[in-house]
Amino acid sequence: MILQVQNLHKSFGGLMAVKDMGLHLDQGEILAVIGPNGAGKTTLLNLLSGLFLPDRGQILLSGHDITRASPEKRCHLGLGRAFQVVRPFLEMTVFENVMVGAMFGKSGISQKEAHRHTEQVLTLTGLEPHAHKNAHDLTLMQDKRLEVARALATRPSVLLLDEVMAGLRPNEAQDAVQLVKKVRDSGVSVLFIEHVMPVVRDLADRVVVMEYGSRLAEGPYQSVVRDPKVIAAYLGEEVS
Ligand SMILES: Nc1ncnc2c1ncn2[C@@H]1O[C@H](COP(=O)(O)OP(=O)(O)OP(=O)(O)O)[C@@H](O)[C@H]1O
Repeated sequence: MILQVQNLHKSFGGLMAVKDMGLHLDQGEILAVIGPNGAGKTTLLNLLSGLFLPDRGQILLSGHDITRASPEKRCHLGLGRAFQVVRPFLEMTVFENVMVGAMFGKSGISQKEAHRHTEQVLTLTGLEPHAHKNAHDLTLMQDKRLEVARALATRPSVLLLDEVMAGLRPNEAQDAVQLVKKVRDSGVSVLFIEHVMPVVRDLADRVVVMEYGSRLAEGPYQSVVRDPKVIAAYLGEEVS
């Protein structure tokens, strides 16, 4: 188990955004977190990456208690995150953007090592041909690749993906699915939030469904989408 969350609570004023939430991520696994709008998925990701601190509960990353660690500390311990809204350094090239992540990453590495690692990440994410383009000259799909590349540059053991497929056309989403599988095959465990069900079906080894800040259901995609609780709370009807 590379990531473990127990009894996590987070409220905003009187609103319990995350309530007694628990989940785990196994080594080499791709886990989807789905659920209706306002279910607490993004808050959960923010608690995992350290943007918010929980009111109570515990988060363990590779056995380290990171519940109250800073985002930087979590990054150094191997937690990477890619965002839905992509924010690269626009005046820098693709290569430079990834290099920044590589220099910042997990443990202190030399510039030469960071350079080599940047090249590897650009190859993995298919951005090699665009390495010397400015970040503001990229297409949406290339932007998403860069966002994933920047997160990978920090050498995470766990990658958190926040609706990275949003806005992609179906064929582009399939490319992104292949990219995330390649990332997993390179040794990174992945937890992702997603609303697009075909993406969840094609990508997730296991699915956790959230409702009202808590875990409503959990299991393989095909069993979760047939669960009457999940159909009532989220899907409205059974999906294939
Ligand atoms: N910073 C905040 N301050 C106050 N309330 C917040 C904050 N962040 C989230 N919330 C509230 O917490 C609840 C859970 O929101 P959250 O964004 O985590 O849900 P979600 O499952 O990610 O939804 P969506 O699928 O629409 O992105 C919502 O009621 C939301 O309004």
